[in-house]
Amino acid sequence: MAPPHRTPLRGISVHRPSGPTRRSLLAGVAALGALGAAGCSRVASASNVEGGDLLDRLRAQGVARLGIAGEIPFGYISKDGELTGEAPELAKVIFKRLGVDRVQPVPTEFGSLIPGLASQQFDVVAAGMYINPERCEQVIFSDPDYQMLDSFIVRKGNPMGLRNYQDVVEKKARFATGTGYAEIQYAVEAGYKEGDILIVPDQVAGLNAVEAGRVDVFAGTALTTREVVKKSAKAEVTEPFKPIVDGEPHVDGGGFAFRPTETKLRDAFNAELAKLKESGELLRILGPFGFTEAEMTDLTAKELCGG
Ligand SMILES: CC1=N[C@H](C(=O)O)[C@@H](O)CN1
Repeated sequence: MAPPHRTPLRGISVHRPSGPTRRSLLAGVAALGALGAAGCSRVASASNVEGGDLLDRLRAQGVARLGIAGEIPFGYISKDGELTGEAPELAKVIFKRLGVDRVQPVPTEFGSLIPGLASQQFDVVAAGMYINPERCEQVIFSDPDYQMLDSFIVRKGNPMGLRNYQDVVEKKARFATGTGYAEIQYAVEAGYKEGDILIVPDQVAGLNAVEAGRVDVFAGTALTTREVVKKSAKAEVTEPFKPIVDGEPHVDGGGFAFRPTETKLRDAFNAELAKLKESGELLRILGPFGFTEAEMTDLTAKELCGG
């Protein structure tokens, strides 16, 4: 995988996707440092105690730190300053059942989530991250709590008729997506030159780029794009579609990421998640964020990691 670097693109500095390299780790730590994660230092020092089992330590502390990427509806801080979204709300329920009373947000960019997890900035990634083989080399995942398709943000009326990644390539559309997003790879698999992708910090920057005519299309999850265009008079969202992965139409599944050593915490988390799926409570927790029966899934992390 290509190391992260900055490449000038039509006069714009773009941040390329993060990889499992030391450079990306340091970039993530730097990004987190810049964010200043106020209020996290006390907990951070408590959980940085070496050795022991993380679940036991979280129980003793009474709080788990969640890495989020400010993405509605997956994980974000509400207008009232409250941590919410499908992943944090689910994490609240599961951690409580595991004996950890509180969760606390650590916001960062999506592309800094895995480096931030690796460098102990938080205990779990709770950002609805898609489970894929490349990420499974760096972290361990819970089973997915939802499945999802992609959509595009385009200008009103979809003037270039963009409905999937193949259209983007064939119609030579100017393409943007978010830092570290799986959608980068989907465009590349369709034949888009990676160096020509405009990488933006998040979906709001993506919407702005479409509205301002800097790009023709921004790709993200069907729910993210649908949410963010609600704020726009100039842009619309396309019908959800399956990206092509390894030559086949693909359905993504998103879950929670843990450091590779934290198998005990991941397994305990998974056991509670399975109970919530079984009882139907999962849909009741995710429903307020736009998830329906169609997003419920039997996919497993093992399948999505490539067996
Ligand atoms: C929830 C989410 N999933 C995708 C990913 O995992 O790469 C990206 O679209 C970023 N946001």
